[in-house]
Amino acid sequence: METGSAKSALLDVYIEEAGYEEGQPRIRDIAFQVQTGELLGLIGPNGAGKSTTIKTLLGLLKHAVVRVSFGGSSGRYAYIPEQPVFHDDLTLWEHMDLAAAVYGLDYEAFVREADRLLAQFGMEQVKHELPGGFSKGMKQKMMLMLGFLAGPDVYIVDEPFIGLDPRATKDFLRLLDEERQRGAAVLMSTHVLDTAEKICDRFIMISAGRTVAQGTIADIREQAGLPGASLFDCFDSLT
Ligand SMILES: Nc1ncnc2c1ncn2[C@@H]1O[C@H](COP(=O)(O)OP(=O)(O)OP(=O)(O)O)[C@@H](O)[C@H]1O
Repeated sequence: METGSAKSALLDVYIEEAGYEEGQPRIRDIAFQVQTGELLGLIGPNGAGKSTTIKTLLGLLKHAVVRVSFGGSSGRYAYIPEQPVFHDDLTLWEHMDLAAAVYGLDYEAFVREADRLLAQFGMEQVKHELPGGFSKGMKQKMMLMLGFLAGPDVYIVDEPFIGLDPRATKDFLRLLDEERQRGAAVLMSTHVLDTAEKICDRFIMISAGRTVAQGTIADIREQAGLPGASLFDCFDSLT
């Protein structure tokens, strides 16, 4: 049983309830911690409350009873949203420059890191273009690069795989792995369960706004009563 005392939790969340309108909670009793270097998968069917959970811990919902603490030396986190958000009149490079300024990065370090990310994601050719003309996957890559640029203690990633081609998926996973080795913690919501089963250390599975299972794949199998089953089969049975 992990108590969180041996390692320090970089993200500690307890949501008593949260919703969009007064007196209409959409999620209840959701609690989890993410330790340094760990990847926690947030999974559940459409409408289960994954995005609501993320919005709640980011402090974006007015009607929430929640306790969140970010650990780490900087207390800094990066949120990579499912729907790309960008300024129509700023180029990709200008977005990166703006993010670097917000994060207070040293200019030379920023240029080095930005160039590395652009090369990694094959986006150098379009760095001076406006993102409005980018494909869905290119917009997604832009959001990932802006997140990685921050070099935060905690990554909160909402469904990163939709729109990414296999190569970009691999590049993203490699960068995420490097960040975890550096000690960053990651909370990631996804429907791509075969990938999640391979890469996540632990899972929290929610359905209809409540936790239905939590733990390692072995714990989830036990909670589903399906020894040796895939994450997909456990998901199917539990939700
Ligand atoms: N902006 C909103 N206003 C009111 N209700 C909302 C809003 N966004 C989501 N909901 C409701 O909250 C519940 C949880 O939705 P949420 O978007 O968190 O699900 P999800 O697990 O992220 O689903 P998906 O996998 O489809 O993205 C649903 O009943 C949904 O209708």
